[in-house]
Amino acid sequence: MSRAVMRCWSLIIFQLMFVLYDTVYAPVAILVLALKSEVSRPVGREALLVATLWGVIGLAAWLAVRENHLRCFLELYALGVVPLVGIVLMQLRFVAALVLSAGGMVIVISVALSVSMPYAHMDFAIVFVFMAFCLFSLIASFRIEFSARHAYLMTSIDQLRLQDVESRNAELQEMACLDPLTQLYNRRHLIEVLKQHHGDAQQAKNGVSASHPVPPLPCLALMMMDVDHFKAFNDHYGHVPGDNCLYQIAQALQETLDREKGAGIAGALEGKEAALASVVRFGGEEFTALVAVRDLEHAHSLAEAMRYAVKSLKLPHRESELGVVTVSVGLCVIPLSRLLEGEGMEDEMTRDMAVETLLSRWVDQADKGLYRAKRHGRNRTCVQRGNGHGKVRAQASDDLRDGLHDGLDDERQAAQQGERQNAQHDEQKAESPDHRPPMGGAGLS
Ligand SMILES: Nc1nc2c(ncn2[C@@H]2O[C@H](COP(=O)(O)OP(=O)(O)OP(=O)(O)O)[C@@H](O)[C@H]2O)c(=O)[nH]1
Repeated sequence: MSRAVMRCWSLIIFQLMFVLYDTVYAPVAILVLALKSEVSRPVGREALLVATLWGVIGLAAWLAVRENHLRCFLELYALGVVPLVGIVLMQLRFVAALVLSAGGMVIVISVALSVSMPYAHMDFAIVFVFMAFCLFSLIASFRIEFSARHAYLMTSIDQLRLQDVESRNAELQEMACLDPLTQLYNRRHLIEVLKQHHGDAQQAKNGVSASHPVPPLPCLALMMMDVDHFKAFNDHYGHVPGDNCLYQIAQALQETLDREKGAGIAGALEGKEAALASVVRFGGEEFTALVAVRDLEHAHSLAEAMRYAVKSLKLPHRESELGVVTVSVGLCVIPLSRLLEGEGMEDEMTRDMAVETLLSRWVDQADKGLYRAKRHGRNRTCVQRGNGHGKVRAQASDDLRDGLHDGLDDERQAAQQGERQNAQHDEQKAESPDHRPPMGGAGLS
């Protein structure tokens, strides 16, 4: 075969190779790049990308070696675009970019060393241009990755700080609502509980929803419980035993309420209502409970169970009629619907203030019951009826309507005696009925 024919064939093959390179390998490479997102692991995706780009560089280099033609060598100048596309456009991570560049360099240097170029120093120029592309691409990759990592780090730090602040806030809020001596909530908690009952009442008014599949109990009971003759207890036994006595009373009251929530004499409280029912230390030697109830009798049973629990502690009290520490209870029961009076106040602040005012009014009402319990000889529960009880009042038994007492003969006797003894003490207190700070934000401890 003549040299001319050989040359002609060679040119045809060469052209075919380029056709193959441009029409086969390039679409295959594009397809591989498109499919790389199907590979789940990032390392796998990067390995696929690096291998494909090495293939592109390798094929171009092989064509140049095979044909040893000027046009092929000129193509080698542009090979630096391949790592540039991979590193900057496809955003290979720095380590993968380094591997791609190193592999590419090995291929290009091998070509430069293995063939004799038509011009002097052309091999150096090809290697140098490729190296420059790789270097700039690597610098770009490093800077992009650095700023991405920095931004990620800053965001993570901000998130951690936010979580920390949120958990501290929650802790502080919890601490602000907890009484350190008894570990009960303080009266700030009462407002929160009443707001939640307000939410329930609103839901009930709007109809039973998926989040509240059962309607809430129709009434709320507010119980004010005050330790009898506690000043005398302090004076006789001392302040530290007085603190210990308050702690034990607090535990007994909370345990009783917890028990009643489960399967008490008045029937179980369920779900959210049980979660909301808790005893709070209202201040000094006074405790309060705000509980959802069915009716007045239900409320009275709970109040009596708590009063009895304190008496059953049998904490000695020389100045008390029964010789043990007792509490008096003032009780008022409010229909849940009363919480919605004055509705239409859209903004939260006005609504919260209204809830606080209502609570303050109900506390005063229960306090009147407590005052009566004290006057009638202590260690008893007295119901204080207010205006608008409606259904609740209708459900009250005669006994309850007349001012409730525990009905135990021995206690009644002691109470009558106690009433006489304490008449003087009560009158002194009656002269200063505002011995308690007002409810609401400013007055809360
Ligand atoms: N140890 C102790 N005593 C307290 C605490 N808070 C209030 N007290 C005392 O509780 C007493 C309450 O006295 P009073 O309000 O006169 O009432 P009382 O003696 O219990 O009489 P009645 O309530 O009418 O039965 C005061 O002597 C207060 O000092 C406390 O945290 N610890």
